[in-house]
Amino acid sequence: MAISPEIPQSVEWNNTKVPVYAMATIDFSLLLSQEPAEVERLVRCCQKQGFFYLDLNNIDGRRFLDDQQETLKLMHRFFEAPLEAKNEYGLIAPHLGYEPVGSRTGVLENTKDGYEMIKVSRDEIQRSSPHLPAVIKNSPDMKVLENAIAGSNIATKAILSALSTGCGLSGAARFENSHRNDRPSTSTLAMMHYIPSDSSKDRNIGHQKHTDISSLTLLFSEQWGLQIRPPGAREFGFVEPRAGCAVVNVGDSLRFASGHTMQSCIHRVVPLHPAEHRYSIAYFLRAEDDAMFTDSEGRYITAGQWHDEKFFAFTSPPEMQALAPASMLLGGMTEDDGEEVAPVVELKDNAVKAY
Ligand SMILES: O=C(O)CCC(=O)C(=O)O
Ligand SMILES: [Fe+2]
Repeated sequence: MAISPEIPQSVEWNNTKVPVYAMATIDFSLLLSQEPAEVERLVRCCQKQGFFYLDLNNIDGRRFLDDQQETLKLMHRFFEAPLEAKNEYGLIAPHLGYEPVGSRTGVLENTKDGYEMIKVSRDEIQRSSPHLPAVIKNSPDMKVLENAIAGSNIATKAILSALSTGCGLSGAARFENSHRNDRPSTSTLAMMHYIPSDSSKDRNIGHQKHTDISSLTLLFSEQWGLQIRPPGAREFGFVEPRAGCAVVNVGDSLRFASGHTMQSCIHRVVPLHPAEHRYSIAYFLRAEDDAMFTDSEGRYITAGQWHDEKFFAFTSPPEMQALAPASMLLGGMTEDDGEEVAPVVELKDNAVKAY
């Protein structure tokens, strides 16, 4: 658990100094036994910031780090395959299949995204013959995917359970009761490969700013690129990748299920090092399709409907996105609602104005 508290204050990106935000670290082992002080820190963190490091560098968590390494090997092999092999089934459903580079809007104006992605859902991996491109449909690969999905589900459910306890929820009101393992959901493992890109000249850049549809997102990346905009912060800042830690963020569904008391994290991905290939693994723990909540527009809708509508917005061109309710892409979060929550760090430098 020896994690250095030294975080660079800022890094240079696009000829500008961009802050690096400090984030709380939650210990997975302490959470597993629901230690009251850790549970309280977790709840406060989800209510104030909506993101944290999950320290997995302990006996309970290290298996998930091993799964991450195995998944990375599989990803390298998959993404090196020819496009036709990767795209064997295309995008079967929003939470299942392959999306080539440029399927969505990019992070800078007039750009498309700079990543390709393969998603394998929790429901699909349990089928007798899951829809997986042949390059990764062999038993060792399927075991790697099963371990990664099952492990991520266990880790995020442990967090969800601690949050229920910390919020004083019991019985059917607990968050786990709208995330039951045997109910259909769009929970999925997304494996992403960002191609090298130079923001000054390329047209495929990063990942557009957004909040996640999910309840909780468990994100593994050893590389820089993720930026967050914490509540009250005036600009995006980088998240430092930390060995032994995943980054967890609250998504829209948990914000809604918590009566909008938790913060859905506004984030995006930019190419910090233009020549670098970046790999990230995100597990999206989502509510059961039939779970109901009040969304950012005040509508009482199912988790399935929120998923489908927001996915449509994600994949629409900017002029269509502009027609969606203003609160959709950001799950009702605003970018300058700094009154009640202080920024995580004091910001001094001018932001890169991407929007
Ligand atoms: O690649 C990353 O680090 C983040 C990806 C992300 O935000 C997403 O897929 O929702
Ligand atoms: Fe995201």
